[in-house]
Amino acid sequence: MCIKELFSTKRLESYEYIRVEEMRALAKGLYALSGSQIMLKDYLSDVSFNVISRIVLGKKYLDENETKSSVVTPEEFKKMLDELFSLNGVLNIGDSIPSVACFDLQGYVKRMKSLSKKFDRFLEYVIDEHNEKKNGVKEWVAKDMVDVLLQLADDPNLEVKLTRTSVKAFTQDLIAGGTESSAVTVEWAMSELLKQPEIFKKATEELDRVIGRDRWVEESDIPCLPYIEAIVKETMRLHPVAPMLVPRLVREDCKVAGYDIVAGTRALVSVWTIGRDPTLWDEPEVFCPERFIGKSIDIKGHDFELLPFGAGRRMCPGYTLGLKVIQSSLANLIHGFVWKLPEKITTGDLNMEEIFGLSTPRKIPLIVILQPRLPAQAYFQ
Ligand code: HEM
Repeated sequence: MCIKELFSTKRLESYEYIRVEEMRALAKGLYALSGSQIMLKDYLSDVSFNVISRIVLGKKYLDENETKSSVVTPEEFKKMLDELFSLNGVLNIGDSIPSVACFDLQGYVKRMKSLSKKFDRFLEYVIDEHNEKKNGVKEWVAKDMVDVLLQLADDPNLEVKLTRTSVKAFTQDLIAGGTESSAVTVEWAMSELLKQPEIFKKATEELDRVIGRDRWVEESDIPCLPYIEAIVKETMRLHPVAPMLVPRLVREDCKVAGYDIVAGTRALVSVWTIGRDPTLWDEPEVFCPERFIGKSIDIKGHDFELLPFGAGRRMCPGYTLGLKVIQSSLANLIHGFVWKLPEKITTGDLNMEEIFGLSTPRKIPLIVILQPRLPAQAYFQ
């Protein structure tokens, strides 16, 4: 369903204008802040949330003007998302020691239940709104992903019936899976580039050579930018967004590397460790995009030494969309701006610690100063 309906090439292409509009809005916003210190992640998160929100829900939910009549304010919704990401990454004692689960010692279950009610109210509203637009319209065409899911839910021939609850759950997963991941990756990529000016220079040279200085990078340019693609792979090797993937349940007894694993065991795959394994990578701690140049290693779940989107049936369904957002926003940020660290912070001082949880964002958000690099009119297109 994901491959054929939600993330088909045709559908993703039809949303390209959304990604372009949001990227241009980011460039314009950053242009206005030229010379001031900014916390990069705030801007990246807003862009990726706006893109996902428009593609999945049909409009921006963090925009006052577009959510006037909605059940939540943009501030409340932002808080709900923060709480969702935070609770997804916690270690709940009751999961490991079932005998104490009923006491909810850390209060996480109570918080999850309260959040779940808020999300449910919001998702009910979204679905009602979509149904209202659809009802009675002849030759109605699905626009956003909720439309597609509701269309599938109406299909009597579907092998596994999609219920209203499944549509809500799927919608929530799409928002949660698609929002933070690209912002976290782009923030890490920029941090690595700022730490190694030589690599930054090579990336800029590639962009000047292929794109020139009078236009933005388009998605169709990406295959002509192998160094940018290599930077993205190298960032995902060292900073995979989901370091332990999604937990798996072992279905039958098996042996792995000489260890007996019994059916029912919860298995975690540490892609973080695989990405730093010295038997697989030369100098694994060094950020070196060149290691991917001329190599066929991809990140689509086939090459097991690099699995930032996972692999198999539970692999990330949104990987093509995620890659498009990461590659084009990274390329345009490098192309459109001269980057500097705040005074008194040298490349050597730049802290590269991460928070290790469900995802691995920077521990200390990246603060930068940007100056425009393209002609002024480019920022107002
Ligand atoms: C931008 C970079 C992204 C990264 C690095 C990423 C990474 C991942 C990873 C590692 C998983 C778990 C896969 C596994 O355990 O094998 C996952 C699952 C998932 N991702 Fe992504 N993702 C990204 C973007 C997106 C986007 C754009 C969407 C949707 C709009 C999305 C939706 C999902 C969903 C729904 C799941 C759960 C799939 C399941 O449990 O069956 N992701 N993602």
